[in-house]
Amino acid sequence: MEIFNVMGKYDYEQLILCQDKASGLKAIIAIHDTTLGPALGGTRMWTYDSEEAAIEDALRLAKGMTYKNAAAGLDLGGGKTVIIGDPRKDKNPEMFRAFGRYIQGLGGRYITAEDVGTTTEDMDLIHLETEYVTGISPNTPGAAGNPSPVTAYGVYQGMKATAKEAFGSDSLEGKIIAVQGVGNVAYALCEYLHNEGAELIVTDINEDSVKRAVENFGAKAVGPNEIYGVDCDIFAPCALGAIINDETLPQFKAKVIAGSANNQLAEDRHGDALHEMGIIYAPDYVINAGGVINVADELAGYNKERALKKVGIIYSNLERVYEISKRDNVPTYVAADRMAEERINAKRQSRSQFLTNERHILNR
Ligand SMILES: NC(=O)C1=CN([C@@H]2O[C@H](COP(=O)(O)OP(=O)(O)OC[C@H]3O[C@@H](n4cnc5c(N)ncnc54)[C@H](O)[C@@H]3O)[C@@H](O)[C@H]2O)C=CC1
Ligand SMILES: CC(C)CC(=O)C(=O)O
Repeated sequence: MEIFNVMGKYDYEQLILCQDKASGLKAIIAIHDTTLGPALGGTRMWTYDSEEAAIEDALRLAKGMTYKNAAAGLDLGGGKTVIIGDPRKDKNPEMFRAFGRYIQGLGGRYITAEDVGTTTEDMDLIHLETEYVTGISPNTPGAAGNPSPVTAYGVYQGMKATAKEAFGSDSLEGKIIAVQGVGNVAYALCEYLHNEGAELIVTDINEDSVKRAVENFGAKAVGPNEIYGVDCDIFAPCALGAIINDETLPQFKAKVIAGSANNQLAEDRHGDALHEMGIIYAPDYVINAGGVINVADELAGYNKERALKKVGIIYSNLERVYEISKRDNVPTYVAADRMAEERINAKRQSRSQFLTNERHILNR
């Protein structure tokens, strides 16, 4: 990998490799853009096939956070961390404390939170070493805790906005919704959907997760490879990224794709294909912003009511995305990028301004 070529292509600011032999920490912090403020984005712990794959994931996810935070109206830039390892086997407290010290060393340029493979308890360990962490346990005054339930609420709201665009009504009653991955976000999402009278089809590589959704929400279970082609109104990808690709595209029967996963399009051309097929795609970083809106609220001392109110922006943002998409006849992912870039470009001249302010945005 020609690192500076890759960073130059999408104008990344910084890539930091962190190694701590004693704890086994191997972390990659990618900071994409701090035009709007310090970079906020979660820490993912995952087993990667190669170090290159881990760097690519960190970079891609960090860019997604720049656009997510901009579209959500947050005064925050985009960054993300990946820790290489198996979250079920390779964690230890020292690893997260060592990682916390690396974050502290960045002096506020990057603030972390949970993502796949990390928990509120991990954030609490990081918090022993640095203030630049969110999503810490609510027993610390002003802390927001696990962001997943609020992400789910945002996806639910975004799904309703997208249903209105596709079906003329935002009611999900009677809609058949196929959910890929029933983890932290999707389980809470399924509860909203079930309560509104939707019929659920679910899959997961974890059998217990599937069982829970079947038992509690009367969901029908299918195998992980079957989910793309099931007869449904809405497909909700809530596992990992790149699931809209050459293999899955011809299988989709849904009229809407709306789920929580980050980086759902394997490549931009797959978003173009959805547009041509008449499938309405809710751009991932717009619909899944609930979690980051929630943890960002913690920066000023968390208030749940205020945070949930702010998550309401997801519904109206998606209405705006669909308006731009129709007006300019562009795929929805392009419309979302235009919306986010408008905000970033307007602030471009004050790039990295947060570092020269007397006070950091964090004022817990
Ligand atoms: N947790 C949050 O607040 C946010 C999460 N997201 C994204 O939403 C997605 C889900 O996040 P979480 O629910 O927190 O993660 P999670 O790890 O709790 O859930 C993911 C689920 O997907 C399942 N899974 C993995 N590969 C699969 C496959 N090939 N087929 C079927 N199931 C599979 C896993 O077994 C797990 O149950 C991730 O892409 C994450 O980056 C985005 C924004 C915020
Ligand atoms: C999980 C969130 C708190 C932040 C994040 O990394 C995301 O939205 O993907």
